[in-house]
Amino acid sequence: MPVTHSPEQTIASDRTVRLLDTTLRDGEQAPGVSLSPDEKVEIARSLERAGVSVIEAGSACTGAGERQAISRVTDLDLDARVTSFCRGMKGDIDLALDCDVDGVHIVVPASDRHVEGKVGTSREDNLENTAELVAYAKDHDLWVEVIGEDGSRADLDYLERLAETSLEAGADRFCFADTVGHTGPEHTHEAVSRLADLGPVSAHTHDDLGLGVTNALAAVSAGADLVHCTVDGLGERAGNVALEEVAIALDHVYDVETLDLEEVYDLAQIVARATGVQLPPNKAVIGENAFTHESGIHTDGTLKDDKMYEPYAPETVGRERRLALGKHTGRAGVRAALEEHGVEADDDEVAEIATRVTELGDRGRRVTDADLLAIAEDVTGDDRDRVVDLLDLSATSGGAVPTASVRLSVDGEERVASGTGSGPVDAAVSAVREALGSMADAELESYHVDAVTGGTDAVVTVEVTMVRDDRSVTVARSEADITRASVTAMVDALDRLLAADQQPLAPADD
Ligand SMILES: CC(C)C(=O)C(=O)O
Repeated sequence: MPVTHSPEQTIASDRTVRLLDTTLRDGEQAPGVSLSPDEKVEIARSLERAGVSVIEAGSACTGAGERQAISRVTDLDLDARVTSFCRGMKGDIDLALDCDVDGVHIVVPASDRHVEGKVGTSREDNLENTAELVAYAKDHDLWVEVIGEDGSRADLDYLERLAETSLEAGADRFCFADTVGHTGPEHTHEAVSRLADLGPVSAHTHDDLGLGVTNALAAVSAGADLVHCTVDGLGERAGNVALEEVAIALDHVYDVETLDLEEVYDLAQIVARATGVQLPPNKAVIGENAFTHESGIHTDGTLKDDKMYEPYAPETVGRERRLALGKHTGRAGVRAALEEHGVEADDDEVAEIATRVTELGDRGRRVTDADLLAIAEDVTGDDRDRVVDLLDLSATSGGAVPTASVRLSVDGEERVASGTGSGPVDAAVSAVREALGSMADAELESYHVDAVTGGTDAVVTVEVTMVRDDRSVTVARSEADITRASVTAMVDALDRLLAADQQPLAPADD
């Protein structure tokens, strides 16, 4: 939202605003990111499910592999318009045409730094070239957006001329690009207002100053009706404005619908998996902590009223609320967590458990379900026999096929099994599943590894969350050996899930 408010700088709820996703082009330009054709297809399908209007599938000029990937996306025959990025040259438009795209983004320089310093042309020649390229693309029945690169650092009068030339030559729209994410909402508003007087305008904002969403909203308030964004905010340097953030901001603050919001979390995870770029836990909408409450005050408030510490329900974006345990946990949070695991405890016991949870948190530890349950057993004196225990583990990865064998105690009986897998952890997990048979019918919901210390002798912490029916248990184990840490964590989680099956749930209103 613009910092300086005036009545015309708002966004009316009856505005039609559409989203252009450039995860497959600008997102893929993030350092270290490269998507296979199959991954592009999977992401494009998810973008279509979410209801994105335009999918920029790549840059046809990059090479044969990229063209094959773009063609795979155009072959999907999606409702969304599928486009390619093109530099300001006819050859690029031809390559895009080879991929059978619906449209192109013709990127031409807008600032003098780009006109003279990068492309080595003049303002006038740039205008002439742009008009020719637009006419060429229109002659080939393409939808055309002209992007004035580095537009936020361009002379505004020249930017207007560039937009006017593009639109007069037949372009469907002109895009205001804050290429290096350097500007603020006031300038964005002024520039886009002037461009919107000439014809349809899009906004392409980067997040170098953390102003990506602010500038996108300023552009919309000034008349832009198409916002370029990327899933998870991936993109060059600090990234582009995040699709999920623009969509929720428009929905929550301005009541303007752009997407099926329930799809955004799935989308975020698909992109994180494909790109290998982890979702930061504190990221709005999609971060692990976005709907997690730990502190006593917040947990207590949330248990009294869901909305107490949340701007909108997590289900809006396909997520669930989570109460975490840690240094700041209070009694209400502990009681709720114990109830979730079917553990009964009186008020004094809850107070003692809360104190011990806080102490564990004070030591810098994330407190998992397994930690809570172990503390609760100690405090309530409700010792139990383990259902499953790991007695022995060996794993080898030197040969052609990684192999592992395990010896488990299952309900007091010893079982031995072996397994193979893609690596020693995978092999050991197969061996555990083999030994447990149908008792291992729990799903591994998440698996995280953190090196706690540096160096090749690092201690690693493996945290797993396993789910069986509607119960989930998180366990963390630290060891120097990653295979042992993984298997111990998994066996402990299975043990907790199986033990939970053997005890009745406490009444909900206890
Ligand atoms: C080249 C253009 C489209 C771009 O990505 C930008 O300006 O950030």
